[in-house]
Amino acid sequence: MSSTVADPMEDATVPEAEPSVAGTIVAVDGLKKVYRSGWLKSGQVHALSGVSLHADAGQVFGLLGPNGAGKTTLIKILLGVIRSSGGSASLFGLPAGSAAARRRVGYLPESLRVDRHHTARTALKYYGRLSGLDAATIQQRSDELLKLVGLEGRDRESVKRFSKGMLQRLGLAQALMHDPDLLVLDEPTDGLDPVGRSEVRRVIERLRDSGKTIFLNSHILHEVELVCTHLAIMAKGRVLASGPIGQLSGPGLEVPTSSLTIHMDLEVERSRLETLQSELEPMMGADAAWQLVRSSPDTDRWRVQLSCDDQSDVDATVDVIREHQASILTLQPHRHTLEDTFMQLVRQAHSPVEPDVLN
Ligand SMILES: Nc1ncnc2c1ncn2[C@@H]1O[C@H](COP(=O)(O)OP(=O)(O)OP(=O)(O)O)[C@@H](O)[C@H]1O
Repeated sequence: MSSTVADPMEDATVPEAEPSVAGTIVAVDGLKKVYRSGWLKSGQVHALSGVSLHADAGQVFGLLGPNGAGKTTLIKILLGVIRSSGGSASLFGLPAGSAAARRRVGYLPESLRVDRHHTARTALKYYGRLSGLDAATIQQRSDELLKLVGLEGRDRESVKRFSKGMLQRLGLAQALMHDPDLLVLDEPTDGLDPVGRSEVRRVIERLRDSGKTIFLNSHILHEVELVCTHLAIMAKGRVLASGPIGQLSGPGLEVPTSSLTIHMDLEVERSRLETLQSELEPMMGADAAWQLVRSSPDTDRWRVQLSCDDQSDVDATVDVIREHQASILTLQPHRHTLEDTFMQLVRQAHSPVEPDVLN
């Protein structure tokens, strides 16, 4: 006998984001932050050293970086919690931290503390009042948002009984109460178990699909890859690469995020090797390599590594090899992942990399 468990989030509908919100939402240019402890210069921490990035309406923009990269510092400046030491930051074209900008932002801190005497509904009522909403709007928004975050039906239970994942979903609802134009999330899935992570992620995905602009920071690469449309990789107070997921660019980026590396073992008649190599060379990419593995009287076995942009490049390479009657003994494609890119960039920035930079 099979049973189907009803998914409380299944038919939640997300209101479309305000159509009037367009263009650049977050603009950060040459942003600097120096924390000072004491008067000595040696007591200074350069948390941001000239960060520039832009997030447009409808994007889910992720800030990804190891511990200490400067992600929280950047978010604090955007929210007006701390002042920058140089450069500029604006939201909707308004100075970051100004009252006008802050009114249009919903914020979920890393660990939102909801007073234990609340239920989900009374907590939303409380946050709605803080945002200056009237009773009817609070009622309507609470109904919509409790459904959106999958807490419908649990809304009259004490939050004392809530799991961390449920509390985080309640936090998302509270951040959305005043229907902000920008949602800022600080490590939204940190500290949650896999179920809690996936539930929070699904809420973010729903908001993304409805066109909401979201700016989030995380050190969990997989999460960022799943929910974000755009990304900036940070380390040591600098942006190392940024752009749409899969098309990151940056000064230190050696390999395009979407490219393929092919490892092959070939058996080639010695008389044909030179022409094969001369035809393959232009197709092989900068990190290409030929390594002689074994020789027999007429044939040599080569281990070959080459870069391809896509599958059609791989096919063309295989065609050239076969035209020269070389045998392909093994062929192993390796697609560069976001993790490859991230590790390459962070290794360059931190040398040596601390073993705990990735969770
Ligand atoms: N109030 C402060 N005073 C002095 N230094 C600080 C302060 N806040 C942060 N820092 C330092 O600034 C740097 C950036 O910290 P920040 O918290 O912005 O990084 P992060 O990327 O958010 O890291 P995490 O993922 O660990 O939260 C770190 O070296 C940190 O120790």
